Amino acid sequence: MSEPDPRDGNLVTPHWQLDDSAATRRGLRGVPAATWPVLGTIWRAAPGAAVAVAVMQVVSGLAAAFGLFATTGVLTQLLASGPTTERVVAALPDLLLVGAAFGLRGAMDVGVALAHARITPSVRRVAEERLYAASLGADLAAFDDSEFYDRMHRARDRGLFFLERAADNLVELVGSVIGIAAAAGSLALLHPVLLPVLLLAVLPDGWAVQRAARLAYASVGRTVVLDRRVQMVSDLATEREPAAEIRAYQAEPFVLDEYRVAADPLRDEDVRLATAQARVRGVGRALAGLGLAVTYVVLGLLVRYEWVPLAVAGTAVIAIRVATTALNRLVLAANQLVEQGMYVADYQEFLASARRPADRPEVGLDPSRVRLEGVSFSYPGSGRVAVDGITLSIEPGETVALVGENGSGKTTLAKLIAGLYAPTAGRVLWGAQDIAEADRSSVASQVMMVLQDPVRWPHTARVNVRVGRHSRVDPDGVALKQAAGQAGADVVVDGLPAGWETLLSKQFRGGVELSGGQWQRLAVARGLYRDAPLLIWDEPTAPLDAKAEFAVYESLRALAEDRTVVLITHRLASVRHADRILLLHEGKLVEQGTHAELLASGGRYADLYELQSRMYADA
Ligand SMILES: Nc1ncnc2c1ncn2[C@@H]1O[C@H](COP(=O)(O)OP(=O)(O)OP(=O)(O)O)[C@@H](O)[C@H]1O
Repeated sequence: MSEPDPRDGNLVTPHWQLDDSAATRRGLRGVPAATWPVLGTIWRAAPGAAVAVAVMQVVSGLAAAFGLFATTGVLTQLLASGPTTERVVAALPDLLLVGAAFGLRGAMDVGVALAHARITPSVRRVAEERLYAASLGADLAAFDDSEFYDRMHRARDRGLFFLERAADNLVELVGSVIGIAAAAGSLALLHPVLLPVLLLAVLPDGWAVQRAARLAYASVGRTVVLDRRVQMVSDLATEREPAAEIRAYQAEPFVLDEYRVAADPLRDEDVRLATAQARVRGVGRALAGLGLAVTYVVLGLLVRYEWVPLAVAGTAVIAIRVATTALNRLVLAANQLVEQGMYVADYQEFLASARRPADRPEVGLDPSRVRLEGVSFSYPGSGRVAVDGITLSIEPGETVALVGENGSGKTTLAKLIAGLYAPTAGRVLWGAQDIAEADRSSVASQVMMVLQDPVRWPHTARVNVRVGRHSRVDPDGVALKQAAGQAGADVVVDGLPAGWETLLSKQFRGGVELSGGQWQRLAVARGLYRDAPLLIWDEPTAPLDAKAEFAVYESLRALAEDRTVVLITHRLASVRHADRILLLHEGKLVEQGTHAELLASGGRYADLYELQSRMYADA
């Protein structure tokens, strides 16, 4: 079998892949740009904890600097001439100061850790809610726009995670900058010549950490596609939905092959990265050792020629250790922050792109008379017109049926009538009001809709129906039971172990699964429970058995008396009683009339009806 190569074609450079080269080049200069959005989120999420961390980090740095000064005092006393006991006694006050300084520093570091512990979860909490609010607030058409969709997934799958990590790194970054400033500041005060000596000691290590981080980042850029592919295979191999079909089609070896094809190069890349990083760290260590040796020689010479006293040189050794550790932390945190900043930018970009214009003021709408004037619609990013120049009126109380072949535009037209999509040309009017100019919730509130693939809410049976209008007051469940009865869902619920309170999701303990038709009955009940003047049904009875279908159509007829109804179905026998039938073909309205009129005209509808009648007669 020739294996598909995941490095082929689109999979190597899909349009959602990050352009990592710019960020890699940007390096540490990218820190400020990466910092601001993270800082903004921290500020929004936990301002008190953020201030506490900053203040305590500064105090910790000052304590460290003070401790280094006091250390010089201790060393000066200890290295003075005289009997040992006297020298130790003389050093005691400074020793106490050193102890106090380091005690204070320890306390501050604990305080920073405690405040930091509040920051990360708060950042996640705020960032998640903003993302979900943005996603829920986006127009439906945005979900058909592949760019928007990719942006949202990047923001959700990586942006959120890295925003949290970036918040951690920012705290680390500030702490290490203050640590370095404390060490460098105290050295500069002790003797300015010690500053270049400090640089000599810390630069090789800094180089190695920076280089290793860049290697890691470049590797992420190379493996992002493979990672995503492994994730896809993982879902196929472990999720419930595809399990039956994979077994029925004996596709198990194929799925495993798919896994290997993506996972092998991923492993090789990881090995390559770890090896390169180990090599860089080795070189860094050798250079750091060399740097340290040179540092000590220089310090020795400074002492030898009495540029600095021995005690100050002793303090310098300690300060250099402090600074080296802090610098390592700094470079690592800064590099990670730049990398994470890329993903945080994705998150920010998504929030910005999902921002909708402020909602218009609520208006009273009357959807009983619907008028379409030259309405066309193309899905975002699609060159094809899904609905093409349709003009029609639907009168109050009228039931119209939309029929036509798969892909002829029925669902799209129904969603345009419901205001879920805004036409790309033309207008949809309810009464005299163009609904594109009305606010979204006023429009949605007037529509009850059952769609082709209703959501299977992972909740109780009760929630599955009540979510149709979750704000509806129905204390004794009268409306709930009425809707369930009309949809034949009451029988389904009667058979459930905990009735209305049964959890309908196998993903949770105690949850049960329903059949496709049983789910559909609940979905129909949900639509009925919503109760609104404009009723839109998109193939509501396709998965229902004949008895349930009959019952649903009976309910529909009763409901239709005082409502405007748009019904989509392929079963032409069900549309015979509609006041008017509209036949769509390739997005255009090509025939309309009553059942009898359309049969008499001998057009497409008559052909379709004839075909279906023959099918049922043969069966
Ligand atoms: N989300 C989408 N993004 C892009 N194109 C779409 C999308 N949904 C539908 N289309 C396209 O729009 C056209 C009309 O689709 P629509 O779903 O309205 O047809 P339909 O008549 O309801 O079909 P069916 O009988 O199969 O339900 C089709 O060509 C389809 O490929």
